[in-house]
Amino acid sequence: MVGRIPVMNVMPVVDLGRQPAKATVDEPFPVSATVFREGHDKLGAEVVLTGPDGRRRPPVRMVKHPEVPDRYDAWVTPDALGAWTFEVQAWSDPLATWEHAAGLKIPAGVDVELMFTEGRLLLERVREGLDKSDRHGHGILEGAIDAASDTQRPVGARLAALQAPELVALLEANPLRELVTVEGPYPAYADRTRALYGSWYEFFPRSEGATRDPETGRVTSGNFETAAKRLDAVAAMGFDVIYLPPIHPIGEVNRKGPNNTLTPGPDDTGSPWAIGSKHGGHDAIHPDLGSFEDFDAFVAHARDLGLEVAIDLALQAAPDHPWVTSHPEWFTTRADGTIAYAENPPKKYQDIYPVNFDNDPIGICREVLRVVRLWMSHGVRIFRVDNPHTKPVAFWEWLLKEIRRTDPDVLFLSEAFTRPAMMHGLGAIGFHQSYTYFTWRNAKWELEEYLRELSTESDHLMRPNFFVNTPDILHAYLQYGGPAAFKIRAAIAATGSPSWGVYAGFELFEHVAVKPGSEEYLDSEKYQIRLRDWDAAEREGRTLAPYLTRLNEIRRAHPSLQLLRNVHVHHSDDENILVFSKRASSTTGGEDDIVLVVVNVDPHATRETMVHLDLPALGLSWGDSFVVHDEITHEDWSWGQHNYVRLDPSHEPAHILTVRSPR
Ligand SMILES: O=P(O)(O)O[C@H]1O[C@H](CO)[C@@H](O[C@H]2O[C@H](CO)[C@@H](O)[C@H](O)[C@H]2O)[C@H](O)[C@H]1O
Repeated sequence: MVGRIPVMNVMPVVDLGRQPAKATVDEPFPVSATVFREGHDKLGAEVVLTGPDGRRRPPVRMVKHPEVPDRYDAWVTPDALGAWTFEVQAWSDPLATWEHAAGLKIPAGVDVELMFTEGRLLLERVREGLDKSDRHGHGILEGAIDAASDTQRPVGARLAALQAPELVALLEANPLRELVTVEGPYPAYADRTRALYGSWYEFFPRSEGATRDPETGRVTSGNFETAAKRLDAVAAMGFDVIYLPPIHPIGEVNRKGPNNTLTPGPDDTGSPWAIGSKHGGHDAIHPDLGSFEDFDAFVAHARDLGLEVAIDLALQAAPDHPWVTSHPEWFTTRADGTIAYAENPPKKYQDIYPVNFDNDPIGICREVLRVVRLWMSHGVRIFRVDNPHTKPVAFWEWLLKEIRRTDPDVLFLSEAFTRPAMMHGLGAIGFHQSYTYFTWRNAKWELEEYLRELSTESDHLMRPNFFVNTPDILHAYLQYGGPAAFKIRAAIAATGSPSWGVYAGFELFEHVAVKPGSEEYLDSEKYQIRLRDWDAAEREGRTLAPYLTRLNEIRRAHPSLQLLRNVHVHHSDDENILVFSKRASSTTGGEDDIVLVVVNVDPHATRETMVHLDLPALGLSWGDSFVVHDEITHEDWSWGQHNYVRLDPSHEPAHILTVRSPR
């Protein structure tokens, strides 16, 4: 039944409260509710969080939404990892009701003494509940009670005493609550920070340190030892996570050749996602990459550099995967005895069989759990899950809850590029992070809409990771936008989303597609080892690495860039100048951290325009002027509400501005 004070449409509530809303340790998240009541009496509302330790945190007062009638909001912050709940409490607020009525009636001479008497009685109730040791508070109350009772004083002075700011503040801190209604509790789960914030780098270990024999042209694969050497450069660029595509033996049956051809030569390496061969399956390492000891050394070196290793979890099998003979029932055999290959239309994956989770769910669950725990025991705490949307959602819910039960620090990134319902659903049932449509959002209006959507509409369901490219996605924007396009996309990804990612080669401006109209790289690393001369690129200045490094430095220095729910889009007069800001309150009582991003999304032309800032969204007042510091060029400018910008993409397509010294 509805409570005495109705509290409705509480958010964030996921799947009627059956799933926890997304939260992260130390990340404020908004709770909102529609709260209303009969008649004209006033009400109050607050949010109470209860931590995984069962302790209730101090209530946080909800405030009226500035535009939506009867909607109330509060920002709350979980301070520990684990399962939280929150509830909304609403109550009848006799003090606010009295203040409102007194403000109208007393000056109008209506019920004057009656109003003062009622006010005094309410203040006496507050006094009863006030801590005895709060001498200052008692002093304020006594003064107000005297004013309410003292009929010798002028009415105006008595009323002013009851409206004094220090009394109002005291009453706000010590409200009188009647008819208290509790709505909830609703669940939220606070994950560790890396679920929300991190800079990802993807490389194929077989390419890192690979060599080509100058005489025969034969390529020798890199391995964990040679790839570990590349980690130093990845860490130096400021990345936090190194993600490896599958590292398991690659099928020999139906192996793919270069450029996705179906006629490989004897030396062709095949796609790492075609998992399994006579050398083993998901619990084995490709013999060219090394042994488990080598993998452990790779993970240890990464850890020493401050990098976490993420590996791929691709639940599919090459035709020569051991599962196909040991568990043929895990696949769908057709009427003619064959097994259909996997597809993600229009893509065809002729080198893999999809697993049929309905044939032996218990056996498959047990095996996947064993595989995941095996890699966890080798130091892997992050899994990038390949195509989760082609497997049953209930399976993922079970797996992720099972892992969270024992190892709540283990994170799963969903690689589902599909319909919103599935992407949101996978986030709702437990995926910690999700790939997004970012690579396909290049126009200013698209980015504005998408930033708003991800930060305010789907934030309780999924956390985005803005990859600028992947081995599957080389967007036309990068193919034809020149080096400026790479800078633009990196600047937006690194500032627009707390998690962003780069697939190796991006910093070398790799941009040639296999054919016009395709998003596949020419000579894609998915099907062959790619040799890159990182040192020559650096020597000759043909690399974006310094820019990526700077972006990651800025991200680390500015807490506002480590949050998702704080994006605010501002207006500019040019259809190609995107403007948004991010703001984080100081946790130490200092100044807010405010970053303003202004980007020319047209990689081909200089754009100049006026930028119009919503100053209250930056915590400033209309009319304020302040200094902005460009974190890229280190220039300073004096800004206010309306500002001129000129961005030449061949020079610097983006201002990343920090707001200093508001005047
Ligand atoms: O289907 P998606 O676009 O989400 O891509 C992911 O999964 C694919 C299948 O695992 C994977 O595709 C690559 O591996 C396949 C199996 O070896 C191969 O047939 C495809 O040609 C190759 O692109 C893709 O890389 C991964 O991101």
